[in-house]
Amino acid sequence: MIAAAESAKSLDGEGDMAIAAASSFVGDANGNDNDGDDDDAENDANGKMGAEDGGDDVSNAKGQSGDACNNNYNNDYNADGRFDHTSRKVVVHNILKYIRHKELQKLVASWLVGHESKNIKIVATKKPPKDNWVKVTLSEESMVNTFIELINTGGEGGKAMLNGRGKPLFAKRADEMFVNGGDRRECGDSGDGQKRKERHPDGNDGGENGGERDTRNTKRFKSSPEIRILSSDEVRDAITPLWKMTYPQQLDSKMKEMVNKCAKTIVKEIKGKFKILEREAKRGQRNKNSIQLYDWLNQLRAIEIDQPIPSPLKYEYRNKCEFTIGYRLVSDDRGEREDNTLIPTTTGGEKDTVDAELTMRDGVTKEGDDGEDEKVAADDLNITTNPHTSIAMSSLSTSTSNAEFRKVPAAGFLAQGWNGGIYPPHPLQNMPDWSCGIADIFNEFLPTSSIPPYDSKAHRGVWRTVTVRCSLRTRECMVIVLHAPATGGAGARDDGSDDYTRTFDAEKVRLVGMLTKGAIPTPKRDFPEGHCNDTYTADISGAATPSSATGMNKSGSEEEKVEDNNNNDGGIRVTSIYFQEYDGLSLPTPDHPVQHIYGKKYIEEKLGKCTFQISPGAFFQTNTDGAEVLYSIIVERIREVTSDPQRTLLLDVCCGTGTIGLTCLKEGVVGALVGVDIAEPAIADARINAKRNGFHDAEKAEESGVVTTTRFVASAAEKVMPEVMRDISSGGVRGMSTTTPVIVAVVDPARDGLHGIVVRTLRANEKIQRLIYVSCNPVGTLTRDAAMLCGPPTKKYPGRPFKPTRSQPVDMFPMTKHCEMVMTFDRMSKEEYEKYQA
Ligand SMILES: C[S@@+](CC[C@H](N)C(=O)[O-])C[C@H]1O[C@@H](n2cnc3c(N)ncnc32)[C@H](O)[C@@H]1O
Repeated sequence: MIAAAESAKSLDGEGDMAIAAASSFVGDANGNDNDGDDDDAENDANGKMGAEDGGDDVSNAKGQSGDACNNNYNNDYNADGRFDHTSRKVVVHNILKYIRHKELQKLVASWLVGHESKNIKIVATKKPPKDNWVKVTLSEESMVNTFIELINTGGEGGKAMLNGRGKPLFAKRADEMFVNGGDRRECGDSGDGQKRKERHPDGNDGGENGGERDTRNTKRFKSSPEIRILSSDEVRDAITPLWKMTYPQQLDSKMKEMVNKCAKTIVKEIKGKFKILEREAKRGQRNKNSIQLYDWLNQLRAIEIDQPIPSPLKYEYRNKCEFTIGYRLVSDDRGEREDNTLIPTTTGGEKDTVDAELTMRDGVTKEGDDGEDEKVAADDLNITTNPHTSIAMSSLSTSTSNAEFRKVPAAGFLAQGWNGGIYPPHPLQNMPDWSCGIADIFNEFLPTSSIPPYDSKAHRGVWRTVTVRCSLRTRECMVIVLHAPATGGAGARDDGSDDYTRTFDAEKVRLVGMLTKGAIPTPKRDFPEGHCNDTYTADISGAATPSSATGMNKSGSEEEKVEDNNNNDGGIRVTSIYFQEYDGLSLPTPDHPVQHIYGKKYIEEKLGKCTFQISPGAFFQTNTDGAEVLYSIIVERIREVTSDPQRTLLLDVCCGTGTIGLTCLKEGVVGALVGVDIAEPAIADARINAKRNGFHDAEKAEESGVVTTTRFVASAAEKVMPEVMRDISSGGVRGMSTTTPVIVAVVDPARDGLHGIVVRTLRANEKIQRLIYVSCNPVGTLTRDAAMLCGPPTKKYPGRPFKPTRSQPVDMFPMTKHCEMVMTFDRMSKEEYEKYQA
């Protein structure tokens, strides 16, 4: 979130040009929102809730075209204390770089013409002078999805709207672009600077690839006058920015961040809410001193942060990597570039790469001065045939002010935005060998494929991304290849020149053959000196013993552990392959259909005392060893408050494949479990995982009459939570043995945090005494949600407040800035609460 805030700042920075809102817009010309800062309190004071309130109850939310997303996130403060309205902002790409002020206003206004019934109101627009995107602020977050859909599909024939020169526009939520760069359901550090589905601060999902999404995203939006090939150190800087620090230094910097940007911000935000009430009282909108500032907020360390618990593995810890497919730039000046910037190959050298160089058969897109792509005709290419590989080669180069490059189809990371090309994962210290081995296979396949990578600017081409997930404990590996339709993508030319239908199936077969012909090849890595030479042993006194619950912590040196993890003696093989066709302009949701092509339909992972099945669309923590530590902390926090586990029910919100809840059941700290997750594949896995680990699921139990201990619900938490809570409160959950449970809640949302309705439901239900919030965005959305949970009661957020009682960072993403936080909230006692009421 810090990086997200920085990215957002770069948008709002000096170089940006605020565009006066067209007359049909509301708001001002500076991009300031007119709806004021005090929505929450003002609405309360007026005794009515505006649309931003998210509705008083779920039926309201449901009533909104089935979308419960009209939340109140508009009232978020940035880490720097400013209001952040990012959740109402959309970035529309492919705007002409040098469009005139008035023309832009006209263009923006034209998007809404004929679509008045959609009730979209644009409050402000901002476009940096030399970039090809515009940031649009809508008056309510509930309009965001409709607006995005309108831009992406509201043009002729259901295609994207056009930019005035016939190029399709595409729109994305601003908070995805700057926080995750992708699907906001996911969590984490994507590590690759690319938009990602599963966003976990690890570089692939939320840092899905274990990298620094934020830096890269920032770079993507900066106009880069000069393109050059980054050195391996620079790639590491972009994706794993803490790599030069010792591990104690990394932990130290994360600790400071947690104190300054998480703990202090929460206190500041809660105090801010009291101030709003004070102002309202002065205006006569509320009884004077109806609630007084809590004492704990005035303590020196109002929220004490424990020392971060280190990741058991500091190197090569990722179990999932996501590669973008595009073009890498290869310097023409090869003789002088004997550094490590070219893809190391499994056969050990540049030669194969050189042999395999080719450019596209039908042309190359090259960015012209005005930011529009010029199509270079195939005739202009000097096509030759490579005698070794019999592939078409071209001498056409992309030139910049002082360098010339060839473009070679490749899979890897965008370390400096699309224009900078693809970089292989080999130099990145958080990437395990198997992931680079898979990248090598793709980097052998793609240059020899008759089908080109997808061009995300023109929306043409086919190969899009590769997701690889591997369990080193079960030695299973799944590959998911995302591709546009073989007919050539949303921006395919009408003349059929982008249609690859004839060769697509054969290419799929060839790729599957390459992926499965043997064990994943051992790559030639490109590590800096001292890799794995880390003898650090953490002093975690005062913190919970990481693996006391699961007993899974491996002993041995870092080198041994990594060696052990990478040991490919038995030969890790690809055990499962999926293809996923996607014609959209951003990324598919977890529920988007997949095509099973090869092997098993899922992979299995062992974690603690459980075994979990993971399907393609399901989230799973990307650092397995780190997840065990994380879960053991949760188990300990629950154990502290459960004297009778059999009567304790765990509410696992955003449960994924059921990992947290099932671990707690297995550890015997709770007797029953209700899990909620929006992703159907994850819930399908969770139900199977319950059975696989010896527990009964409510769905089946209802038919068979078996007493059950688990129930998993596939739904957005904001839609179903009030109903689930009502169920639990009115005598237990259908099909479950526990009828009067003590309830403990664990929430583990994606980077965008909890929906307002979920926060409100948890807060209003005083049966929940302890709430454990697991956050992959502790300096962002956790601070917002914590303030809602702990602030003074309002109409929107009624109920006795929670109080943060323990804050335990867990480092799941070494070398990146990301850190997971387990924050424990306990309900304020009645006696204490009464003290503050006037
Ligand atoms: C960080 S993952 C945590 C998953 C799980 N607790 C674990 O440790 O593996 C976040 C999860 O939130 C889910 N999610 C995202 N938005 C949601 C929503 N609105 N309602 C319920 N679940 C949601 C995602 O599908 C994902 O599984």
